[in-house]
Amino acid sequence: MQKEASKDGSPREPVLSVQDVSYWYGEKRALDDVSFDVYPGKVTALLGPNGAGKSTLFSLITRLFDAPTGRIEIDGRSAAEQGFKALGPLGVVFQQPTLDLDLTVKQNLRYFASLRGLKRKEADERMNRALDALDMKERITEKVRSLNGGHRRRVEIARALLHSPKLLLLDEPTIGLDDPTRAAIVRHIHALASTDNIGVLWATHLFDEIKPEDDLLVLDRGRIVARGEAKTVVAETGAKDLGDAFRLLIRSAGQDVAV
Ligand SMILES: Nc1ncnc2c1ncn2[C@@H]1O[C@H](COP(=O)(O)OP(=O)(O)OP(=O)(O)O)[C@@H](O)[C@H]1O
Repeated sequence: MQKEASKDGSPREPVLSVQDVSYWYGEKRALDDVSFDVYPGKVTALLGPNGAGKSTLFSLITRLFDAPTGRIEIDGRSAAEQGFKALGPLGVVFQQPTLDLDLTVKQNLRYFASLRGLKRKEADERMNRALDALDMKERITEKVRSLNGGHRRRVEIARALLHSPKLLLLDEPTIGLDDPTRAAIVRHIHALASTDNIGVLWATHLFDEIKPEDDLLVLDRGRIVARGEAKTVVAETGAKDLGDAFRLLIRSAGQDVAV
């Protein structure tokens, strides 16, 4: 992806920079010299078939694992060098839900806010704002158990936004949700990225979650095989749409595709 310019023409700094990162599980190479940037205010879609390395990449960015090679910086700071404080600007939604089903939405969010060291008043203000942005404010006193899958997902996203992150990582956040719910979450996240100037890295294998203006990374068997604005990637492959472009890219990377 090219360095971006801000509205006044000056170069924009990425909120996430991944440089020359590789990772092995024993003999198995899951990531092969991966480099990319994520910019504030933009959704960067990480598209790859099963086993491409998306979750491994997220584990390295969040430091569940250490990257043995390369460099990862969040808002200009490397957690490997500066410790977990460098993860402060990061909000994450993992594939597996982690809400307490027997607590209300409010209790879940307050609990997380206190772990993040937020004062009650500030926490409540941010909670209301995040829930409002996700059309969930009226559900605040309900137990999470009574919410459907889409609404639980929205609560998780609201939780990831409580500390006003500059970078939001979403690991297939719409998995298992119906199409209208998926579409609503995609819409909300795109709106949030631009209104709050958040850089979003969105792992997915669903083409319809990616907008033509999003930055796109196509990951195949641990390697980035295409990058750039989604519509440009499609145009460069000569395909009629993103699905077609993806199949061409993965095939030319030496694999028949099943996503
Ligand atoms: N703990 C592990 N031990 C050995 N190999 C692993 C382990 N975890 C993942 N892998 C392998 O590493 C590669 C990348 O896996 P990863 O889970 O990161 O891909 P993914 O793109 O997130 O896939 P999915 O969409 O299925 O979650 C795959 O070939 C996978 O089989």
